[in-house]
Amino acid sequence: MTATVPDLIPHPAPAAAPLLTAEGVTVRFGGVTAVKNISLAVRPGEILGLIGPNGAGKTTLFNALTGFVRPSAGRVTFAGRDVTHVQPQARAKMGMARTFQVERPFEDLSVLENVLVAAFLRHRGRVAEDRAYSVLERVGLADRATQPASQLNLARRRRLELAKALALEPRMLFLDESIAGLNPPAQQEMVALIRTLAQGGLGVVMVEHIMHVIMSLSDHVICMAFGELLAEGHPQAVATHPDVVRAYLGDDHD
Ligand SMILES: Nc1ncnc2c1ncn2[C@@H]1O[C@H](COP(=O)(O)OP(=O)(O)OP(=O)(O)O)[C@@H](O)[C@H]1O
Repeated sequence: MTATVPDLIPHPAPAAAPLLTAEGVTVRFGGVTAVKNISLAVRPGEILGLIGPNGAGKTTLFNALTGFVRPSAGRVTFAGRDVTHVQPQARAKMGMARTFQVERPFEDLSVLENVLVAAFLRHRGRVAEDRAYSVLERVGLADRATQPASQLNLARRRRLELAKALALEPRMLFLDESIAGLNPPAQQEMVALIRTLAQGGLGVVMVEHIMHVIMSLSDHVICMAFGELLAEGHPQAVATHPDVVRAYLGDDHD
């Protein structure tokens, strides 16, 4: 009779199903193919960084994922549903929230009221107010709740932009250059905040030009150039990939 050998080798937990997928997404503007046949997957709690030189197609891909641009070909799914042709607002209600590169709060409304506008898409009355306030606490703006949005500095405007997205209670967050332009301490605070949100289970797609931010935050990086996938994988592997180095520095630096 053979003794049962205890299973001492830890098995990794099975990977969660992707929350967001893109399959062969292509976007053409007239004669320009801004995004060519890009596929990706983001799981809950995972941060995907999109990088690439100017004009690479990052924003266009980001807009195709969030519904602000219609793909010419390919498919986008969220939580197992085909959302390729779903409008941005309907996607937001489904749990896909985005921030904008140029933040655009209602300047005359208070910080809390700005977040309430988003919270009202999910809840009514007192519940919406409580949710909005707790989101402000989460992003460190609770002490500014009654201040007009117009009085916020850039770092706080970015936090307000994030708070508006979080008030939608998303499962997937799309961040369009949330960190560029901030001073180093504010960058660090934003990095810590985004990391905490992902650890809480949010999937994140971020377009960001600051390389060290992308490198430290992302679990997975996609580098594009001329609309195409140049390299993808672990941040360090992508950053040192010869094609990526060439795309950023130009062929003169070979
Ligand atoms: N609405 C549009 N109409 C026509 N061409 C467009 C449109 N939007 C983007 N493009 C073109 O698509 C290509 C990709 O642009 P996109 O803005 O997606 O790149 P990007 O990687 O986000 O660049 P950047 O880092 O400079 O923001 C560029 O050649 C751009 O000129």
